[in-house]
Amino acid sequence: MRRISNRLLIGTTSQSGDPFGVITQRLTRTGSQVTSYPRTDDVTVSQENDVKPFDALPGPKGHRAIPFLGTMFMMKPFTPYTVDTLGQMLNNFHDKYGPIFRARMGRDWIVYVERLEDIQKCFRSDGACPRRPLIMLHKIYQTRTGRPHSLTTLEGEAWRKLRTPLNHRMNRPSSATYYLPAQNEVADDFVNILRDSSLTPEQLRESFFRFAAESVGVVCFNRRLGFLSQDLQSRAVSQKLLECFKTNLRCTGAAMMGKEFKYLFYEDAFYKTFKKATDHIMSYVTNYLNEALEEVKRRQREGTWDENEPNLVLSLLAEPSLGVPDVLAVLEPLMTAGSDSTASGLQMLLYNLSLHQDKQESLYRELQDHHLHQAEPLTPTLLAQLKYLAATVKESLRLSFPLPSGVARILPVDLVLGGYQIPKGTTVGISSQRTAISDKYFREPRQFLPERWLRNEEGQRERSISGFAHLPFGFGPRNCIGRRFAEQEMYLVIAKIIRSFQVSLPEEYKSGQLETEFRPFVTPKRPFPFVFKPRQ
Ligand code: HEM
Repeated sequence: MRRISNRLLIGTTSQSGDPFGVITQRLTRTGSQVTSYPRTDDVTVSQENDVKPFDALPGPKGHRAIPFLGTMFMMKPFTPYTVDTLGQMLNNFHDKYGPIFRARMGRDWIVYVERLEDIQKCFRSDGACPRRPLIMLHKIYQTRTGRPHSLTTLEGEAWRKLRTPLNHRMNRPSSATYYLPAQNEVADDFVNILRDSSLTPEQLRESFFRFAAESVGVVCFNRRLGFLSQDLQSRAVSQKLLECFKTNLRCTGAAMMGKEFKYLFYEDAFYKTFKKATDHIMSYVTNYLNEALEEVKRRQREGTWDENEPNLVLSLLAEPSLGVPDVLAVLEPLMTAGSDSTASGLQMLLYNLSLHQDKQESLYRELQDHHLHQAEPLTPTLLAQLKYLAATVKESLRLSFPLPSGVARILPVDLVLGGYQIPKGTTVGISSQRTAISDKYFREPRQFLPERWLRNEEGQRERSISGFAHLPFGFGPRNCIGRRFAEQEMYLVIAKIIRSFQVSLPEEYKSGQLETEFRPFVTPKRPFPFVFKPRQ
């Protein structure tokens, strides 16, 4: 083994090196919470001379390796797997073929890796403009309708041009806290809805979605969208928009998982459904943006415009280089990516807290210790002190990993991974869903133990954890741009829910496997019948 720093790890690898404990942690203040990121400048690797060719990679072979058809042969009725159990299929392939294998996914191979050393190499080879498989359905829609391409459909310099103005607006410590007052209100409205014990599980599930959409809506459009409104008229207006978001997401998930592909060649019924819903979203939000643009112009006319305006949408609209369609192209993916993800993450978190009443009580005690009375708004200072709250969110994203197959990268250079030569242009699937529950990196990995993330007075965890073992928001310059917002939203609403209710699920949830599906984030197949019992 040799020690190197600050260098790209290309062409060196190890079959046996266990990187656990070697990658150290960097502490970064994100908004009000402390978040750990993998450190990339202090890594130990080993060398290997006999690099095997790409074709020697293990993985499903024979008819399962035929382009397009191969994927079909890996799924039902030929195997027990479906698109919804893709994560399980990949886990079983790792068990069978080892820490690196290739599988035919559609036309191309995807190489899956689960060793931290290989994961780091992929991310470190990324460069300034990382590539991952694009959301083709969105790209095709934008091309066919002549709309500008967005964050999820651009690559290279064009992507960087769009992402850069967002980075400094969404990744600064104050970016999310600016929205705290508005998101406090949204969370309070949601908690009030949960007081209605007559809600069916399906209505409850929809309320989570409404909450997440409303919460990201105040960021994207600088106004309440009415998803949580009790007023019948506002509710009717928002209902149509909500249905369109759901259709857009359902279609996106189906296309991403390969359930639908004819839209690639012509405008089939699936594509038309997606287009109708997306056109509606676009026209709706264009109206919101035009209203916001009027406000910018008014302030500019009146001389009250502040060059350092902290509001995301207003400041984007004031950029002379961006027209309303460009701003729409920036904000629309934030809205769609930001609603389903957080709604699913929240439900999985409440599921974990319901199954672990002792952890729920620890969280409640922390809230009590900080004198969080029912109606009090949560401030940045208070949120920063709620360490157990942050730990429960992190632990739930670990145990109930939000993406069935982690994130992916298209390699910009040839790499040696796991002892195999992987050519430039290959898609590599980062099996973070595996590392997150591996006993190599986590003590009792199948247990819900928020305590594992807490630090003692010396800043140490009970066992050091590599940041590369837990990447629910991806990594590097193309990581999740909404991370600060998602975390803040979850902290806020979970604190408010747990201080108001004891949350539980029927006994049967304690035993038995939870069936999940992807929309495209992991979500339960059957809506959870949560019981919210008001606390005294
Ligand atoms: C629990 C909630 C969330 C999870 C688990 C999550 C996860 C992810 C992941 C894994 C990626 C890919 C990162 C990579 O390739 O390295 C991503 C990208 C993205 N996320 Fe999130 N996300 C969440 C919430 C949000 C929110 C609230 C927003 C919007 C405010 C958002 C907007 C986006 C966008 C626009 C991208 C694409 C970024 C780009 O390609 O430049 N996400 N997210």
